[in-house]
Amino acid sequence: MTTPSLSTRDLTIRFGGHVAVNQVSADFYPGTLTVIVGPNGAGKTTYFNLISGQLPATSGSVHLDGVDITRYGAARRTSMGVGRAFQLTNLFPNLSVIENVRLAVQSRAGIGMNMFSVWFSHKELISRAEHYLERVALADRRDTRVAALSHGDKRKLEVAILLALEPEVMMFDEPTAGMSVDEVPVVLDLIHQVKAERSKTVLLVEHKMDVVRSLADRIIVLHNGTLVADGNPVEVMASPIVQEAYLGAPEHA
Ligand SMILES: Nc1ncnc2c1ncn2[C@@H]1O[C@H](COP(=O)(O)OP(=O)(O)OP(=O)(O)O)[C@@H](O)[C@H]1O
Repeated sequence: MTTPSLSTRDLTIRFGGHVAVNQVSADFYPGTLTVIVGPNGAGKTTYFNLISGQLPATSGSVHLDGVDITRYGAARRTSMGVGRAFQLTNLFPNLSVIENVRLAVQSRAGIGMNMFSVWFSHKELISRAEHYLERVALADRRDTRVAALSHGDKRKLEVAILLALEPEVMMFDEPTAGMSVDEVPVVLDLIHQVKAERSKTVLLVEHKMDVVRSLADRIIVLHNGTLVADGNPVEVMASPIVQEAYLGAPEHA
């Protein structure tokens, strides 16, 4: 097996007396899409926050390509290749859709975030940004101010920004949450495409079991902050603990 691109070892965070993520160890590989499931409050988003650097670990470690990034902040992790579609918090609401993606393309190109500094390659940056907008079916909203977008279009824009950053590790936290039924396929198709390319390490937090079934190469189950199952979807779905605790009940979908 290849070297993991991302690893967590005994990763733990406490909030006062509450252990929200408890000694979670897992390796994530390029070309594999792992879905993290578990009941509300299981620690899925907190685990994501520990990986992307939004929260500092109480103990344990996070490694990217063998480098210990546990003490690195979120921005540094992003620049190293840990990309995450945030829940709308990384959008610039007063800029247009295309400018938001252009800034991500620019950041990926290592030019920096100063939008007034690099006129010489502006055309190329815009052309790259347009490519990503087309991929998420947002080309017709190109010049719309982000604040005026529908919720679903903002979520699609987040995905465009994530794609534009071309991260090695791509993290999606319920990417279709709050989307209308007709908007969902665009985002799911994109994640399918990313998965088909088989070069990225993809992590997905998802409640909708039909989405989990269609996308997962591997499923991790968290419960009370602890990893209770980890394996291929058929095995994990069939395991008694998962059947009883999470999958026996009617699905969230
Ligand atoms: N900043 C915080 N301070 C205190 N407690 C927190 C904080 N963030 C998360 N928690 C607690 O940690 C636990 C795990 O929360 P988390 O949001 O990670 O769960 P989740 O599995 O993502 O749930 P959901 O499916 O509802 O999104 C919960 O009990 C939550 O209340």
